[in-house]
Amino acid sequence: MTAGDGVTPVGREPGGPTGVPVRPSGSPEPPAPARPGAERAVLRLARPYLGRLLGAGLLAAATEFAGLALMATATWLLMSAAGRPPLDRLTVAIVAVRALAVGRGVFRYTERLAGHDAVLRMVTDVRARVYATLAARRESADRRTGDALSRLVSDVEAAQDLLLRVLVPGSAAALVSVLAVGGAALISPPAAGVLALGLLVAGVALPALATRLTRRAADEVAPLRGALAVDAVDLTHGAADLAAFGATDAALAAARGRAGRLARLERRLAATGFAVDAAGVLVGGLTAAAVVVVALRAGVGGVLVGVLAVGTLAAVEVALALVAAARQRTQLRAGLARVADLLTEPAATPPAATAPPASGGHHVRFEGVTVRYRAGAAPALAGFDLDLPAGRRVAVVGPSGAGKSTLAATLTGAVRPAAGRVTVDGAPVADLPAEHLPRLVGGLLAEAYVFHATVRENLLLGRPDAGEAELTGATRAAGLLDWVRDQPDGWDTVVGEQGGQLSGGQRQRLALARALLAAPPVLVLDEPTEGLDPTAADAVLASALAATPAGHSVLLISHRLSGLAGLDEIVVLEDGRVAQRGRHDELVARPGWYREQWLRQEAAERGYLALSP
Ligand SMILES: Nc1ncnc2c1ncn2[C@@H]1O[C@H](COP(=O)(O)OP(=O)(O)OP(=O)(O)O)[C@@H](O)[C@H]1O
Repeated sequence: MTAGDGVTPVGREPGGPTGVPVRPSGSPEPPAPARPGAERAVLRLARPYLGRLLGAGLLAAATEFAGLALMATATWLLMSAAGRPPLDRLTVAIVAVRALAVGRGVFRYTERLAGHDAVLRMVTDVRARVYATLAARRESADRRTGDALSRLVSDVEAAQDLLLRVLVPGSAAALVSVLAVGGAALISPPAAGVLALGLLVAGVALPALATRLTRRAADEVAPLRGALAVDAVDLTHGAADLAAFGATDAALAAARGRAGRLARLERRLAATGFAVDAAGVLVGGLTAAAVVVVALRAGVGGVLVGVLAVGTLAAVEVALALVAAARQRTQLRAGLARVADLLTEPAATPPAATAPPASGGHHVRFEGVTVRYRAGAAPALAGFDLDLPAGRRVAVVGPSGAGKSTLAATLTGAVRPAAGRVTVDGAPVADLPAEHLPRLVGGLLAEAYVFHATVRENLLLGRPDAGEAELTGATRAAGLLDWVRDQPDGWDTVVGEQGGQLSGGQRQRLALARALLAAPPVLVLDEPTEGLDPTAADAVLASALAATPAGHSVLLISHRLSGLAGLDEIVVLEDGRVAQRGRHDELVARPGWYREQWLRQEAAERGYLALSP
């Protein structure tokens, strides 16, 4: 998928109370449209395990058949034994009952083993594909942790259930039903005809009825579960903000509304299921009675009539597995459609045996790069060109929403251009092996994440083999060294979840130190001094640039214009387009956004400094 495909946001509707984007209760997401080829798309991934699945299907059929034969043989044995025949006439049946009872358990066990083995292997593939697609769609607007989690967990389980609870038991039930009719025909063909009719009602008509009755409600269940997972994430992560805006009750009410709707739907599904199951039992009883009547009329002997009656009850019960399979299939439709939508990415291929990038400088080019997050929306970046040879330092500035972070994201491969290309040494970023790109391009990206770990562990993420001197150098350049030295635990100070035990400025400095420690040949610094006061911001930017090795290039993204005088080029972005470009002195001398902003920032910061103690 490209960024230009346009993405429908999942699960958000603006306009909750106090502006909190909660969906009003009672208006859940629309059900996922049934996707005609969804099952086929999922089943295609089962092909490599077809042999195992076929084995599991045959073992399931053998289990059911053993159960049916056990009932029939045991009935024959009991009824025959009542006539006190010589024991040797019963020996075969006694042995058969024992063998069938033991065999049934063995078949069931091996069927579960084979079926789960095949299905878990397939589900691993499905989950890997779904994960790959979700990861590749990072640029999309539907980046919802809860929804993604729901897709990875419950929807992928739909693929598992399709095989384990629909196809394997369903095909076994169909096969055993045919065998049961064949067996009955050996005793009485007219009775076998009645049995066939009963089995058709139990195995074809009732499943069709169950599907019809439950389809609509079932289609709503999977998206509702996804929405509830999203609610759980929002209510947990956003608890403090919801409370601060007095929106907790509204958000909880919306989530409760969806939970209530889900409970109602599930109750309805359960009630329908119960009614269909009851109808199944009735069909079993009626068929058995009809078989007995027809068999008696056909002159079948008493013991065999008993065998036919009990066998019929057992056979109809086997056929009723098709009702359960149909109901299950209906409930899986929406989940399968959502999974099938995510099976578009090719399977993860083993990394190509390409040589790792050389450690020296690298040449980056942006050529006519256009990024569009939503089809039909104005591009976030339009026809952007930039030459960034090794060692060059370029700043990209511009008003909020101009496309600066989008530009950085295209360079790190997080966003794919709809048109144009970004290359490193002539190779498009999209074609670079995933394990090589971070060795070429990286740094401090927008909203850098600080882990619930020690300062040292957070820093070593940038370069795991860094020594004490390198840690100290990077931390000093980011202006965090004094703070680290002041802490009782020094480098081993735990920073809390998302760096919650640090100030905003310290968090930013830690993230910057990590980027400087990693020192990729193409260093991206997205707002490295965000959250710092003007004096600290100037000092940190200067030391960060000074700490960057000479042959490494820098793409600095900044809304502050101070400290850019030493850079080779400054690009001014407005509405995704280049409005101005040049060095600081040239831009300050020309009328335009840069000059205006520079004068405004200078005046504001002079005022701030005059007021500072
Ligand atoms: N994931 C996204 N999905 C949809 N639209 C997006 C996404 N990210 C950014 N945009 C849109 O793209 C445009 C450019 O955003 P971008 O974050 O690149 O701007 P910016 O210049 O970095 O802004 P700021 O200085 O405020 O961080 C904006 O209009 C924004 O709404």
